[in-house]
Amino acid sequence: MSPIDQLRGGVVISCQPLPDEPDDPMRDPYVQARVAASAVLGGAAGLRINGADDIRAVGELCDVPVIGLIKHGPGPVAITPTAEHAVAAAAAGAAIVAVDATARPRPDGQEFADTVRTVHETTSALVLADVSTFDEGVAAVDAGADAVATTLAGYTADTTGRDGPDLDLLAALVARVPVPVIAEGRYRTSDDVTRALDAGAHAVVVGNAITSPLWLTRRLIGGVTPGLA
Ligand SMILES: CC(=O)N[C@H](C=O)[C@@H](O)[C@H](O)[C@H](O)COP(=O)(O)O
Repeated sequence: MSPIDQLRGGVVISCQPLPDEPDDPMRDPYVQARVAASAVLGGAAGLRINGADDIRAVGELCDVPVIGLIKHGPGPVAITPTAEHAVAAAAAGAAIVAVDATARPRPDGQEFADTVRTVHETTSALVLADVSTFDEGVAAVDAGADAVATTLAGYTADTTGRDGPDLDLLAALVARVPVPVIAEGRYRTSDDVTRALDAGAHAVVVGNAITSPLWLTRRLIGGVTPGLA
């Protein structure tokens, strides 16, 4: 069974320290691997991991498929922005490599399709296209992506201002593209996960709501005393 098939109907836990907090003590492969293993013990079907060191550390402890990415640079295209980063994620042990597939210019001037081709030709990994819009999802599949995720909806200049998950984008992609569509981005409760699976999601990624004490604490304190966190 392919690693994407193994995720079917399951929850993927994203174990990543917040990108805007370089001092987060969770930024440590040892810590992330144990957070990941704990999530697997709890029933996670897969893991989403950032950075070659973390991917390697998680691979030593966990035997579920890893969606690996390498965040690099000031952005806006930061999730595995080049083919070189994608190959490095695969070499570290990612069975599936998540790659920014938005329409924005990439730092090396190449196309998303170039990364897909390189990954398929030089590694055994599959490619997950992280998109923010319907058109990007369709284009990513035309470019050869093995699966599409709604990861970047709400995180581009054209899609900002969204609070909860983008279930409309999810449903539109499920109806249109012939590859698995993974729900990702602000899924925080079991209701969110159920709604995504009901809408046809192949799997649902949950991140900060489980794996970031920093994010959770800020949110809780901000709720008690608005503006404090
Ligand atoms: C936009 C972006 O860069 N998202 C990243 C993708 O890898 C991660 O920072 C998130 O943790 C992950 O998507 C899970 O998200 P949430 O915490 O919403 O479940």
